[in-house]
Amino acid sequence: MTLKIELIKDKCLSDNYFILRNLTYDLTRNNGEVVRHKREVYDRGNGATVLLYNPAKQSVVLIRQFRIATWVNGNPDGRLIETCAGLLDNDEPEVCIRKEAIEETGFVVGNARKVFELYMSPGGVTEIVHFFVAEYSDAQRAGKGGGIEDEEIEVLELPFSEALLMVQSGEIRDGKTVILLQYLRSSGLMD
Ligand SMILES: Nc1nc2c(ncn2[C@@H]2O[C@H](COP(=O)(O)OP(=O)(O)O[C@H]3O[C@H](CO)[C@@H](O)[C@H](O)[C@@H]3O)[C@@H](O)[C@H]2O)c(=O)[nH]1
Ligand SMILES: [Mg+2]
Repeated sequence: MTLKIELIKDKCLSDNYFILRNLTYDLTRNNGEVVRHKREVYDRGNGATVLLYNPAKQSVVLIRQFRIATWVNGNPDGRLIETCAGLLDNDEPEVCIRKEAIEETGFVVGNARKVFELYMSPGGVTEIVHFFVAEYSDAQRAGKGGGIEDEEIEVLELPFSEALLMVQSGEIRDGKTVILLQYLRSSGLMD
């Protein structure tokens, strides 16, 4: 089915930090029928994330940080275990993960492998996240990580098997993190 889209109105509801718009548009179906939609769309830019893994140690590097959006939606202390990630700003995705890895985990990224580009919440958020995996060794630790300014980031180096168990138990419940851990398991990169 092909849809023709005609934008009727694009209203900015908020441009305080990111941009929230209300779009009114007509969709014309193949049979000529026209339906009018009004939908809110939140634009936070795009992002990138990287899972650092070490096959010799059978370990991965994750971070734990405070996420206010999870606190308002049922996460009692608001802290979430995640892969290192950042907003692209004006950087290329691979440049972004290299910067974020240093800032958040303290590790310098060597070779990085791009694995997916995914819409993370297509019902209303524009964001595409670029997913990477990268092997690390102890020698690549260049700092303490922890994030910049007021980011409260704790670096976690965990056995891979424990991280997978934490997905099963619900202790890890961030989408990008689950996707990358499952990818790593199925990729054979840790075998
Ligand atoms: N002042 C202010 N600061 C904000 C606001 N929203 C976010 N920030 C700050 O902007 C910075 C963004 O940090 P990054 O490390 O670049 O991004 P991220 O929040 O980790 O986002 C990554 O993960 C998200 C969750 O999976 C992804 O959605 C995103 O694309 C990216 O990959 C953080 O310091 C955060 O506090 C806001 O409304 N006001
Ligand atoms: Mg971040």
